[in-house]
Amino acid sequence: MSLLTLSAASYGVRGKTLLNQASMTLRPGQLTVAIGPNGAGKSTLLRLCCGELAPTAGRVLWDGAELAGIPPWRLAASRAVLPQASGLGFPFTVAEVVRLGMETVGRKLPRAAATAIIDSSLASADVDHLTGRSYETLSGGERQRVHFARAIAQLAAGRAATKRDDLPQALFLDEPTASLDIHHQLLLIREARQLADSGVAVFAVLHDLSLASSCADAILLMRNGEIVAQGAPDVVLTPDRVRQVFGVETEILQARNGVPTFAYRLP
Ligand SMILES: Nc1ncnc2c1ncn2[C@@H]1O[C@H](COP(=O)(O)OP(=O)(O)OP(=O)(O)O)[C@@H](O)[C@H]1O
Repeated sequence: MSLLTLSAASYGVRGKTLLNQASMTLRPGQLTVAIGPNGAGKSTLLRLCCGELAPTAGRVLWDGAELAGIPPWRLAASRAVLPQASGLGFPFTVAEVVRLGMETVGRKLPRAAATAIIDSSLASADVDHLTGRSYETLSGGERQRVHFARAIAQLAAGRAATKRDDLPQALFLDEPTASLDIHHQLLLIREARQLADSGVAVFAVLHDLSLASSCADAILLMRNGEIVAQGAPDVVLTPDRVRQVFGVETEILQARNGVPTFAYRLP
């Protein structure tokens, strides 16, 4: 079953094609990772998938209906987004930033239920010790984790507000580990994996092939605005493809649990 389907979806601006005829599906319970060089179109693809951009050709369907036609409240209950960069114009506390994620869907939730969601999301992102801190005083990685907490709070609020634990939902993460230390990279990926295991369709953009292979059910390999390969990590991420797409030589070391580790070098 597919939750989100892109059929030959393209996106262009001022005569330049940023995404060319992308076809893909996101399924409940699956973690899909987009990989590719800088400028390959990964963020553009993610922004089309979450409805932030409308395709200039092709279709984006959510649960069989045009994504663009879904009312904002329903969309906010159904999908959350962690963008590559998140700015805030006001001196919010950490708890207030997380509460922002629940603005649209969580308004009618009883105060105790909303507080429980915020607390649990702060703990999941390991930022509960920062609750009262001013967001502006946080480090880059701490800010990233607060925004992750905001996104998962939004999904939890969506389930609570609709009173549906089985509400079809998606989580979009654009380079969520970019500024995180190795402990928090693994923590965030574990949370993302657990959300997928609970039925959420998770879509993440990552640059680390080893991290991607360790968590993904499916990999989308992108280059020059196109999806050049998609499927299981071991099928997509072959040394030949990695050389063609990234211009690096790769050695795949078979690690424990069958999860490969990639070692790279310039040719
Ligand atoms: N508004 C715009 N006008 C012109 N070009 C744009 C615009 N937005 C993005 N691009 C270009 O589109 C291409 C794809 O951008 P995108 O952000 O999707 O890449 P990406 O794969 O996410 O890259 P990165 O790994 O660097 O984050 C890039 O070459 C970028 O410079």
